[in-house]
Amino acid sequence: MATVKESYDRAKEVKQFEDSKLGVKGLVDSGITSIPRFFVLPPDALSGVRRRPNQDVVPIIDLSGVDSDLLRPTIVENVARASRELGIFQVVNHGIGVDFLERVLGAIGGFHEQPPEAKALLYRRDLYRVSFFTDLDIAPGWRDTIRMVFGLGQQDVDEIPEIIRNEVVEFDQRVTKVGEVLMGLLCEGLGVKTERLKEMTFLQQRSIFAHYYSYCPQPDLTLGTSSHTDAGGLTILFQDQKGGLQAKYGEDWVDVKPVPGALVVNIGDALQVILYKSKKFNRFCGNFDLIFVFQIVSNDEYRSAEHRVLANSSQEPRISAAVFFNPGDVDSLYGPLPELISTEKPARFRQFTFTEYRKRFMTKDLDGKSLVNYYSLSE
Ligand SMILES: O=C(O)CCC(=O)C(=O)O
Ligand SMILES: [Fe+2]
Repeated sequence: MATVKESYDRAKEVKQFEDSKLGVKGLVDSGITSIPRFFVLPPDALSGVRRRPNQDVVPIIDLSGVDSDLLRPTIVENVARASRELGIFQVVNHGIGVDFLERVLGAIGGFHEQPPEAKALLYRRDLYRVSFFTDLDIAPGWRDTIRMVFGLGQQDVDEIPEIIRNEVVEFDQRVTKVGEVLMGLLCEGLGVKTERLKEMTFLQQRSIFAHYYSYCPQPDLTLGTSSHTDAGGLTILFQDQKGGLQAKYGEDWVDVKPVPGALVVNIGDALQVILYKSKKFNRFCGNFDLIFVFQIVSNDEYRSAEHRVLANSSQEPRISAAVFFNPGDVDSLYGPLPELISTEKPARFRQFTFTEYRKRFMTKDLDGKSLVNYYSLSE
């Protein structure tokens, strides 16, 4: 049990770290050889960290035939199967060239490797501004992140640091096209019309999280990103070739192994797991406009994948860029698609608007239930 003194010390150390605005890279550059205590994770969060996981479970799906009447049904089937069984898969031949993707990661590296003063100006957690921070709450870990919003609620583009601006703006545009293709495939996999998710505004708001995983001197004591599911509907991520991203598969962790030019796709439903785990939505996730429940929309057909990133034990940084797709319309009713409900498959969740949902969470008006149980119709 943590004593009052210990938790006080933790708070103090965290505050010092936050006030420094240096992020993890700042700590590493200062020459530390052990990690601050508040980065040390409990043993159950580190399960299997030293084991060599299975490399070949997460499917790699070739999208090159999406426009072919002959090939599309097989692609739909592959995407739907991966989304039902794992909630995570990789896609190749998605239309974005590897040279461009590598340029994006290069620019992100350039941002994080600037002098500390340049980044400190952006050290904050503001959902409507560009923010640079180290996540110590939702999926804490040994990494720094710069986050930007695109589409509805977007910050002024000029606020994005020039060193990454052109690259991330184009990355957003090109990944959104891939997102549209994938949402179409996911709809067809559910047997609903291709544009269904698009019409429900699920392409209208995107957040980009550009991560930088510095060398960690004690990689067995922490993670780069703790286990979580994503707080967006669908996530599309480009990772470099260093490795470390893992997905939960049954009781095991499996590698999402780097494949040159491949994009990693996650079904996000985050909501449930994050709420159960951290029992809080903090300032970072407190904006419910940014959350939608893909699992609810698919009536539990598709599942979100629990995933994590190992702490980086090599001197070279690991860099990744994730695009989270969120609904633009927060006042419409969300719930299982009516087309998916039948007497054999009754609705598992009831409908809600995101505005109502946020209010309910903020005022804790939940009849003593967790938010997810509140909307669940089972039991
Ligand atoms: O860096 C990665 O590979 C994963 C990051 C991630 O899971 C996230 O941003 O939600
Ligand atoms: Fe994630």
